[in-house]
Amino acid sequence: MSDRDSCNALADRFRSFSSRDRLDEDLAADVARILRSALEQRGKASLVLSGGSTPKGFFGTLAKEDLDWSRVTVTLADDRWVRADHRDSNDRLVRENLLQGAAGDAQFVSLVTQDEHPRDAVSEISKRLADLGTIDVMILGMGGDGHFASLFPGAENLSAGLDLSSSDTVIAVDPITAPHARMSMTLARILDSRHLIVHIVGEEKRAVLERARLEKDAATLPIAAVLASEAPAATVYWAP
Ligand SMILES: O=C(O)[C@H](O)[C@@H](O)[C@H](O)[C@H](O)COP(=O)(O)O
Repeated sequence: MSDRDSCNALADRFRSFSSRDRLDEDLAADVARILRSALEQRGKASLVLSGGSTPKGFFGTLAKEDLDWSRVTVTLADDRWVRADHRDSNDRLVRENLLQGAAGDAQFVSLVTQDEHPRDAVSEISKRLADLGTIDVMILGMGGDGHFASLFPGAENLSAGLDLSSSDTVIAVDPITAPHARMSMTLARILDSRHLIVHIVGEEKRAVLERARLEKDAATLPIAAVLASEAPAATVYWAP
């Protein structure tokens, strides 16, 4: 691939929107199109989401899309180890903003159990995700520290979470830069996806993403490991 082609390829992989609302509308339409195509081709579809504050508008817009949600499995790339009614729960965020109306028929798989710590639930959550197979749409967010899912810089087992040869589906993470213990998919599980999307907003995160792309050091900016993936290659959806 020539330098010009690689620049064009990179440009194609970075979709910039004039507003967060426009991003949410286009992302919801793109994801719905992929899910409908998966339903036609394979009779089922899978969607893995990230939590945090960024995706709330996207979830609400996607919930309005007309498709056979009853054949769509929805789960999370990670969740905080809190009760499902806690304000910081990604499970709650998805249930309250996406799984409404027709989208309420989706098959939701929670990453949280009643166990005291996520390390005690890795086996159970791995079983829950055992039949997921190659994911149709994987949507990642990114923190200002370059984390994605709950693979945080400085976390004791970050290297295990980023190990591309790992056969683990999820790992328990005790972040040092964020609250709550977490259950997180591993990078190896995340990359077994047909469509890989990074959804971020704001100038600060755009600068962090660009730094990660240039420095290529996943230990300090874990998102660099996602950007390094060529199959699947991540498409970034960004708005100011
Ligand atoms: O549980 C989580 O926190 C998310 O899955 C995480 O990976 C999120 O995508 C980033 O932290 C960005 O969060 P914001 O959108 O709140 O900045």
